[in-house]
Amino acid sequence: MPGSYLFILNPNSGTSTGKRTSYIVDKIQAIAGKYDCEAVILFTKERGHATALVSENAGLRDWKAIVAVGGDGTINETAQPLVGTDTPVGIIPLGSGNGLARHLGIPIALEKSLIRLFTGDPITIDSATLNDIPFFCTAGIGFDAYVGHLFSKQKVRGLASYVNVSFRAYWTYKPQVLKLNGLNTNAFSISFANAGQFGNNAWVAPEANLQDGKLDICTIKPFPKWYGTSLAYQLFTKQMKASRFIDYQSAEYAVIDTETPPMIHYDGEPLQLNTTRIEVKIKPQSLRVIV
Ligand SMILES: Nc1ncnc2c1ncn2[C@@H]1O[C@H](COP(=O)(O)OP(=O)(O)OP(=O)(O)O)[C@@H](O)[C@H]1O
Repeated sequence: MPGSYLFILNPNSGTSTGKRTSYIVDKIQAIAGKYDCEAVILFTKERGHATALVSENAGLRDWKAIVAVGGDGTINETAQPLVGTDTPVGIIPLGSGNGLARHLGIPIALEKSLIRLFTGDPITIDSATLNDIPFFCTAGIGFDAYVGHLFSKQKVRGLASYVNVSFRAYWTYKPQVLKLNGLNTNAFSISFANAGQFGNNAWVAPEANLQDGKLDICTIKPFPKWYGTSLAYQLFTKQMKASRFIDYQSAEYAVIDTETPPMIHYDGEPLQLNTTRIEVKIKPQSLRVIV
């Protein structure tokens, strides 16, 4: 659709976005030109910068879309100021996992995702909050948050690094005792799924729907170490529901109480909380996204 698009590019996303920046910029400009569109491209300099860039620039023009060029963390930061507005988010998936893009069926290849951006239509999806922090794909506590924390310290990003970190963490991680909606629960992890996957087609909640006004809450109960391979297989083949160690609920709201302030993740971004209470809420139909 002709018009102006604002691109927010995170050179730290994925394994090669930083190395390929000038190639990516040229591709964006070339394909924008083909569709009679103007592309303004800004670069993030640090964590949180995408949100600041969007807040500063959103009102300057009637943007057709504000486009996150990166992974789920970049989408999160880009979309935060756009929740409840008419301005759609676009996604050029250059991250390590690209969970939201994969759930939405946005092509992962650069050129195809750009063509989709300029030819696609906006839909309105749900977003959610964890202690008032917006998230769009998944958030959670437990093993995923712990891995997210370890992954954020790695020099090399990408799938191989993620698998390596997860594998090492798996042998030392201990399930936590907590209260989920007042009920004592022993959990390896609890995921709040707005979209169905963490990224890389790891489908934690294969039936999650971005437009149903609900979150899928997936509790993985403690399981014997030998069961890990089966669980990984179920995760990547959309068969988690079949496992006797997994419990699903669908809800608009949930509360978790922990014994000590936990590490959580929102869209893969790790965060050490300074409270022992987590409140998760859905915001139905609150973000426009071009698909
Ligand atoms: N210039 C920068 N230098 C360092 N970190 C940055 C910079 N710009 C953004 N970031 C941070 O980089 C992190 C990773 O971004 P992002 O989540 O998009 O990529 P990813 O983790 O590779 O992909 P995915 O989340 O899909 O697995 C985010 O925490 C983001 O805030």
